[in-house]
Amino acid sequence: MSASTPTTLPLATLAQELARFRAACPLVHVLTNEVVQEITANVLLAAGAAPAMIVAEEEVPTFAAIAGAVLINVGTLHATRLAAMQQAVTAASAAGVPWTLDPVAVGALKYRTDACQALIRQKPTAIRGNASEIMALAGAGQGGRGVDSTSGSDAALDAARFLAHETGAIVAVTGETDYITDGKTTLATPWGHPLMTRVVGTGCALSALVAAFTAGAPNRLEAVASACAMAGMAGQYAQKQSHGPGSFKGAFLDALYHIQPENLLEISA
Ligand SMILES: Nc1ncnc2c1ncn2[C@@H]1O[C@H](COP(=O)(O)OP(=O)(O)O)[C@@H](O)[C@H]1O
Ligand SMILES: Cc1ncsc1CCOP(=O)(O)O
Ligand SMILES: [Mg+2]
Repeated sequence: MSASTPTTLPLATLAQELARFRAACPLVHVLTNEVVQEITANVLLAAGAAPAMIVAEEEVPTFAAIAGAVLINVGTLHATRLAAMQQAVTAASAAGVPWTLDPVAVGALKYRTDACQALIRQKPTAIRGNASEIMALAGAGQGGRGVDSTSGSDAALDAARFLAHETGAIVAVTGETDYITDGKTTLATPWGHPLMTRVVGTGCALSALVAAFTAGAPNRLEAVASACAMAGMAGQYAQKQSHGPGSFKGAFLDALYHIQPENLLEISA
């Protein structure tokens, strides 16, 4: 496998993707964990998408097929939720709806690891995880410390490329710098702030934003990278307006709402 050096996502590409995303206001079918439902819906709304948390097996196949994108997040996985997720993936795939996997805490726990391995065989459009999760899913690690990574994103770059190559998904591995790869080309988004790791759900909500950007995307690599860049820039900007995790959460939603193709230079400074 030939691996090119990561290049930073150009602001002009982000501007184009952001304009496309805002014009589309994609409907996102979210199957996520119990901890992050609220922040995920608020991040999508603030950014400019329309979230819907539809979880009943009786409703999931119908909704997955009409959504713009689907998110599968295994953070608080249990049998009923997993059955619904499998139905969502089957329906989305049949209807050509892109779906994204967030493999929360994969590796150490066999139940969710087996579930994620089965899910990636169904060809997700995108996979977004922290370094420990991406390495574990690629078979190159045992997982992190609960839901948190014990490695930096640089350490997971080869695993991300391998996973993309094996599954056909765009793989985003996040951390101080986010790397987004299709197995051949790798984009980097260097924006963000460590305070983002002190508010629950910034990773899970980013995965929902990744899903949203894949809806109708002409270039999925650039779409996923743009979602990562948008979240990173908003986090970096929000940190300057806040005094700790509590005020950061509100400032982060405000920044996601205010970020525009026209003010990317200011927000990313
Ligand atoms: N050390 C860091 N510096 C700047 N941004 C970070 C850092 N760690 C994580 N982030 C950002 O926080 C968000 C969540 O990423 P991450 O913590 O890797 O996911 P998870 O919450 O799933 O473990 C991403 O937008 C990422 O870019
Ligand atoms: C704390 C926790 N426990 C199970 S899922 C979850 C949320 C993890 O959120 P994130 O991966 O965005 O930090
Ligand atoms: Mg996570």
